[in-house]
Amino acid sequence: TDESLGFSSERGDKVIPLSLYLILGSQNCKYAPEFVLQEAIRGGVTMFQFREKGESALPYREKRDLAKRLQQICQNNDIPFIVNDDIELTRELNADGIHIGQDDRPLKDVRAWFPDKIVGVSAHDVGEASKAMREGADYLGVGPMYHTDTKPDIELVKGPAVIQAMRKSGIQIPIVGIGGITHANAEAVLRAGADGIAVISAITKDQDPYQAAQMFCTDKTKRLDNK
Ligand SMILES: Cc1ncsc1CCOP(=O)(O)O
Ligand SMILES: C=C1C=NC(C(F)(F)F)=NC1=N
Ligand SMILES: [Mg+2]
Repeated sequence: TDESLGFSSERGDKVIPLSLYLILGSQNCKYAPEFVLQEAIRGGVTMFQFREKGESALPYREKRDLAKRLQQICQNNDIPFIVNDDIELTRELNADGIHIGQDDRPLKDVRAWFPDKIVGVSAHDVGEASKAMREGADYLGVGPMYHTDTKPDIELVKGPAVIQAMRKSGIQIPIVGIGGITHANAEAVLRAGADGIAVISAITKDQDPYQAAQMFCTDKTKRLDNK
C-alpha cells in the first residue's frame, strides 16, 4: 500500500491518505460521477472529496442522494469520503471529514462540531497555513499550483514554491497541492514537499478515468526509484 511508499500522511491517530486525492461534483464530470469515482479508485485514488458547486450544482435532495451513492463507493473501497464546505451534509451523511475554505465557517466552529472528523483547510500562503495549523487543521489544501479553469474564482497562481516556503517556515502537517495538476506537472508538487496531489479535471475530463488515475500512481513509483 502507499504506506510502504511513505506517501500517506499520519496525523496523530488519523491516517490521511492524501497521495492521490480526487475531488469532483456532477458539474465536473464527463460521465456519470459514480462511474468516474469507481474507475478512478480502481486506478489508484486514495481519498475523495464531494464538491458540488457552481450554477449547475444539484439542488439539496439530489446533491445528498448523489453524495450517498458516492460515499457508498468510498466505503466499499476503504477510501475516506470528505465533503466540501457543506456542514449539514457532512453531519447528515456522517462523512469522514469536511474541507473548508478561508471564506467558509471558521475552523474553530467546524472543529467544535466535528471533533473526531478529518478537517481540511485551504491555504494560499504561509500566513494562512500557520494559522490553520495552530487552529488544528488535519491537512492543508495549497494552491492554485498552476492555472486552472475549474474554479472560476481562484486566487493568484502560486506554483509549488509556496509549499517549499511553508515547509521551510515549519509547517509540518500534511499538505496536498491543488490547481491545474496534470501527469506532466504533478512531480514538481511532490518534490516541493507535498504529501499528495488533489485533482479534478485531469481525471474527471479524461475519457478513461481509470488510466488517468493510474498514470499519477505510476509516476510516483518512478519518482521513488530515482529519489
Ligand atoms: C478547488 C480548487 N481550489 C484551488 S484550484 C481548484 C480547482 C482544481 O481543479 P483542477 O484539478 O481541474 O485544476
Ligand atoms: C478549494 C479547495 C482546496 N483544496 C482542497 C483539497 F485538495 F482537498 F485540499 N479542496 C478544495 N475544495
Ligand atoms: Mg469553500
